[in-house]
Amino acid sequence: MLQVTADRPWPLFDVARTREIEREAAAALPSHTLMQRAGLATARLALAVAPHANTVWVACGPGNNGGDGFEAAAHLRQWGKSVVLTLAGDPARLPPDAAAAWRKCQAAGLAASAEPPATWDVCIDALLGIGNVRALQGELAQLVQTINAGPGTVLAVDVPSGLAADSGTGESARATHTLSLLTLKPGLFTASGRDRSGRVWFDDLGVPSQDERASAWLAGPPPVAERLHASHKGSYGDVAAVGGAAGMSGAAVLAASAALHAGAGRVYLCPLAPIGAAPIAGLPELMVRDVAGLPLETLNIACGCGGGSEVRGVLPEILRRAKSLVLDADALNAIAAEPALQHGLRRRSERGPPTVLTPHPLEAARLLGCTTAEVQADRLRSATSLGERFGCVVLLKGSGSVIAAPGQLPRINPTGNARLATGGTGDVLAGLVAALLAAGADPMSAAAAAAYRHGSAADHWPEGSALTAGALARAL
Ligand SMILES: NC(=O)C1=CN([C@@H]2O[C@H](COP(=O)(O)OP(=O)(O)OC[C@H]3O[C@@H](n4cnc5c(N)ncnc54)[C@H](O)[C@@H]3O)[C@@H](O)[C@H]2O)[C@@H](O)CC1
Ligand SMILES: Nc1ncnc2c1ncn2[C@@H]1O[C@H](COP(=O)(O)OP(=O)(O)O)[C@@H](O)[C@H]1O
Ligand SMILES: [K+]
Repeated sequence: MLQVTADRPWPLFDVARTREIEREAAAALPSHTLMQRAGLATARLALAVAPHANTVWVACGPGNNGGDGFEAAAHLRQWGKSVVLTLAGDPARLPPDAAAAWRKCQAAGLAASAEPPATWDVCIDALLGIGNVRALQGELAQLVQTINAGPGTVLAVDVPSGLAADSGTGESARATHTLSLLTLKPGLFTASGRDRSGRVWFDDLGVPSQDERASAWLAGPPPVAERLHASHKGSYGDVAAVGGAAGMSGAAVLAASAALHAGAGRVYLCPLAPIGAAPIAGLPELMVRDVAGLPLETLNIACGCGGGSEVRGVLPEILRRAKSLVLDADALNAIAAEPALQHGLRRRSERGPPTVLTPHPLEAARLLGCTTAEVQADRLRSATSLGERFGCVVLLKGSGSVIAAPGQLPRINPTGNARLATGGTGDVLAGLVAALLAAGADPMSAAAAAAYRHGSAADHWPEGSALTAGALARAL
């Protein structure tokens, strides 16, 4: 059993692939073996995370997730814990593996209690796993509410009950720990998944991982980019931050500052409205220029940060000529609003120069012509669809940012936290992606590395010091 940490990549498997792997593994083993291993792993983890727990509530559901709970309950009882087991469902209708585990529980002297205990030290949430197919209702919804209102540690078996394993959506149990079994599921790491899963653990149940069958990846740290001694500023490329219409100059300055601090060779700031000295005070390295006078073919451009409606005017040339391009915020909104610009973006993608879109969910919804809720309902699919629609790399921001591109498996970024939910951090991300493109990274790697570094800076932010976008840019 391993704790899932951000220091390496992890393959993720959606429900369809998990079921295939489970079927194959089960066929190669004596019956009930996987569930026995799952139950033992669950019981061991419960002891490890709550060693002094006395009362353990094992909340079991009507399917095989409940079966894992029965197995765990039998072990915990044997190890001297006071176990209260509840069963939401009809014992006569349990699937075969779970029915066998239920008989084992009964043989160990455990009967189902009609009610949860009045209080408990640890709850094992074995109500629903990957078989969760609809919104929680009735008894299961009630039990999830009881779990969430309760004290102490909640260990979710496989996934927090109610959470959609593929998308991380749905009302669900709020676990302090989740033990994902056989495979790691993408929904644990994006949308509501991170808030609902707590600390995530993984047990392969003795079945070696088949990485080539992954449906997505949880990204690991980007390789450390070494700088050759005999290099010069030209080795790290030129970045231009284009944006900052009237009243929003700070957004472009933040992108430029991020590019500068991330190591771009030279950084131009191209405001779309006159800019005073104040916003760039402290950044004498920036060269302020009119974008119209710059050789776009040599520039790695972060376009749109605070671009207002003015950005529309410069977009056709930038789409046509930029060496590499990050499209953010108002550039994305302008493209969403205008078919000619969408056409320009597709033409650019067909020609092949690197392009990365960095929408937040509302910007993605505008580009896809749907609602934000529809984007969030399946973030992996939304990012993938957007990448396919425009033929480029998409970094869909938010908790568990998704990086997708046509023909590649999507990646979920494991770093970052809600301290990033403050104005301007997206501009910083756009500037960082541009700097990595300028240094020669391919667009998928640049987007994934930027998301990782951006989130990691927030994860290592000193306690008691404010995380502002300006400070974040300087910390890169
Ligand atoms: N069969 C096996 O060999 C193994 C199964 N495993 C466990 O089995 C789980 C999957 O088991 P199942 O496929 O039985 O699925 P679940 O146990 O997740 O749930 C299926 C049951 O819940 C009901 N249900 C689904 N959504 C509901 C909702 N929203 N409200 C009310 N009832 C709902 C279904 O009608 C069905 O009775 C995994 O998540 C994992 O925990 C593991 O033990 C690994 C081995
Ligand atoms: N809860 C969170 N967890 C991880 N990252 C977050 C969270 N909230 C916001 N972020 C990150 O902060 C950034 C915000 O970008 P964006 O919404 O474009 O803001 P702005 O336009 O103000 O710069 C994105 O990189 C996003 O992924
Ligand atoms: K569960």
